[in-house]
Amino acid sequence: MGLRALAQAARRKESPLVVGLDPAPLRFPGELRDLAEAQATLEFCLGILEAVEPYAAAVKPQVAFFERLGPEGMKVYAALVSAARDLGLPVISDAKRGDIGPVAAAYAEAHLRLYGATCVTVNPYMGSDAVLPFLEEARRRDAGGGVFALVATSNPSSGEIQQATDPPLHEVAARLVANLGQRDGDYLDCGAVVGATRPSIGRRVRELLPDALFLTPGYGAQGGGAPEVVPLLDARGAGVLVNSSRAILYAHEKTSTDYRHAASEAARQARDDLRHAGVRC
Ligand SMILES: O=C(O)c1cc(=O)[nH]c(=O)n1[C@@H]1O[C@H](COP(=O)(O)O)[C@@H](O)[C@H]1O
Repeated sequence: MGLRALAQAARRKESPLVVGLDPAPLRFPGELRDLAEAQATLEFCLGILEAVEPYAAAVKPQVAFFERLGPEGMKVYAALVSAARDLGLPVISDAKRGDIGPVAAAYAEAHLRLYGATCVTVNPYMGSDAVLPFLEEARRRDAGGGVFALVATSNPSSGEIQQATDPPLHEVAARLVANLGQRDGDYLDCGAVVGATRPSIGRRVRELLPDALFLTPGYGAQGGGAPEVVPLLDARGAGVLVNSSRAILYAHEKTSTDYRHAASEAARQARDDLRHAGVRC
């Protein structure tokens, strides 16, 4: 039901930080380089989960980095979803699925039911047919599942499509989220992905979605900082979860300390930075 589990975890931890798991073996520390990629990925991510658990509201595994390893990679993915949940960390499956009808329902069954993620990211470009099956699967679950639809993404070329029309597509997507989402506690059960890299667009999306929980990437490695997140807050000064992936996973490259220690410190600093700026969920 809704995104409640996620918001509750963020409040309990007093942290709006989501740590993204985007495991790229070429960036793993030397101690893991001799292992097969799937085994190295599992060990690296298990180390990260334990290291960041005190500071993270949730984790967001990027499914592509597990799919690229084939069936072994998906076993690793399943093990990590389970390990995160054992640590009390809700899991946002970053699958960005965008197909329709029964196909979308099959993806929803895989990610929300079989793998057991708490939430999943979806691409609403094909319209409500691409989002509703995920919401229906989430609404059937007692444990608290939910959906984040891409609305205004953080990547450099996002404007080529999302701002190419009048009204811009991020406004169209925001209205779709407002129409499809049902109120569940403080937020709609359909959240919105809104990047930190274009705060003026984020502010406009917030006007259209006063009751939505935002998942906000673009903080950290993509150049966004806490000041860029603040305009995305709702009228209560809340409503945003901020993702950081590479800046935390590969913090060891800058410090040359143990990767777990470096990730833990980077997560703590990101949480403090966001908290001091007043970002909360
Ligand atoms: O849905 C996402 O998480 C997402 C949306 C978006 O607009 N931009 C974006 O970078 N992401 C994801 O965020 C992760 C990158 O995070 P960083 O390494 O912190 O830049 C990748 O998994 C991206 O797919």
